[in-house]
Amino acid sequence: MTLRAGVLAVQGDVSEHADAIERAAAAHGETAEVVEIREAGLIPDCDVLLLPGGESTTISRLVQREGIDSEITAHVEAGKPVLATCAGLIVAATDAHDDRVDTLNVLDVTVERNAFGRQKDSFEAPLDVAGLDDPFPAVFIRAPVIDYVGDGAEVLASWDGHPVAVRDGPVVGTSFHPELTEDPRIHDLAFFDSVES
Ligand SMILES: NC(=O)CC[C@H](N)C(=O)O
Repeated sequence: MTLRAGVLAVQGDVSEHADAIERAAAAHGETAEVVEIREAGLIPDCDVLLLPGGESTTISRLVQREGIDSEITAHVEAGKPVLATCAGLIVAATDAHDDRVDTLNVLDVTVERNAFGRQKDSFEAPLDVAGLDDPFPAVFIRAPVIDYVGDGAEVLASWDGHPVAVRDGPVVGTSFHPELTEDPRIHDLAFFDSVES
């Protein structure tokens, strides 16, 4: 089958995510068609959705302004997969402790923006992730800390005592940027563990 993958293209690594999705699909003998989402009307036709990094304030504002927010919520309510990375994770959460970010409440965690500490603003870490055989090379860039995990969410990976990858039903969220390596296993975990082919 061809997986139709919507990538929120407000800002962030759209082409890197598209490459990772295509690689993950190829590993399953499938193809992926990537649709860049900047306006309402496209998400209802998508099988999976990717909310990339960037600035969560900007992403949140645009998602509300374009009316994309209710489409993302409906996508999740239909049980369709979402991968939300870094700022995408912040936007997907139930709260970001920041009035400028209107979160979508599709992932039962709260987050603290830019909370990994100044000396660690950007770093790479070999991460043990539930469901993966070998550590994942995780790149953190001004990453959010997940400071509360609700009953609905399951921790897939932690770093430095903090959860950094979580799953809540069809939604996987990561504090790090899985698209910045050649390794498509997080996209695979998010999209193909739960998509019927
Ligand atoms: N790499 C990122 O996506 C950074 C997230 C950004 N610091 C924010 O709070 O929105």
